[in-house]
Amino acid sequence: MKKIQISPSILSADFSQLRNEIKRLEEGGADMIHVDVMDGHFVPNLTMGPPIIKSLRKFTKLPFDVHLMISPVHKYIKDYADAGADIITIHPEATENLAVSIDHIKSLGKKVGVSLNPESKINLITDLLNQIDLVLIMSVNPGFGGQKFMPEVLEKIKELKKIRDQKNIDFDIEIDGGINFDNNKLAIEAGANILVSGTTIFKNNNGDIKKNIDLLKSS
Ligand SMILES: O=C(CO)[C@@H](O)[C@H](O)COP(=O)(O)O
Ligand SMILES: [Fe+2]
Repeated sequence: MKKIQISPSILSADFSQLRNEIKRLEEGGADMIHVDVMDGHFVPNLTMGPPIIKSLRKFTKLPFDVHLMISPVHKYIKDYADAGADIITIHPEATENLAVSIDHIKSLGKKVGVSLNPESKINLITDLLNQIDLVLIMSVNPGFGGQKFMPEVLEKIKELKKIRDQKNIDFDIEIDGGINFDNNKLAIEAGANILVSGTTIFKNNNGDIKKNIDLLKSS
């Protein structure tokens, strides 16, 4: 079984304190930092771009797990690679040619993630799974933190795990949206090995990040 890792989303952090918030996450045992990039077009919200990622890069050694919710995405991929992203995750609907965008990310020496919205089917990526390092399953509709978990996506995770076993290929399964201390177990049981969490990590237990990360990891 793969090691369970936590990727806290800085979307729920205090934006005026991002450098310190990342330090707190590192001290609290985060395995990577999830950066939600939104363009107000692919999703109805705007967040941050390459300059902010670049300015934070020197303050942590943790991998930056960059979730691009932008369309068209292809022409911006290099900017995120240059800014210091380690994993670059894109949505199939945001590129004209998913295979070409995957190759582009790999050619920049970065790990490739592909994200499926709650209504997006696995067959969008089945043929490309051997090229992908990570499949990000959205358990809310992308655009905002603090939304309610959609349990129906767990079936997709089970199916992905089955395909991974059958084809004997290797990729991580990450789940993103509404993860809390009740559904973390369900997500892990279904086959997710990376849990993204913003609200639960930053807001629960008076913002005790270490406690919240430990609780999310224990199942
Ligand atoms: O990509 C997204 C939302 O589009 C997520 O990464 C959320 O930002 C996670 O936040 P919580 O649901 O844990 O508050
Ligand atoms: Fe995300």
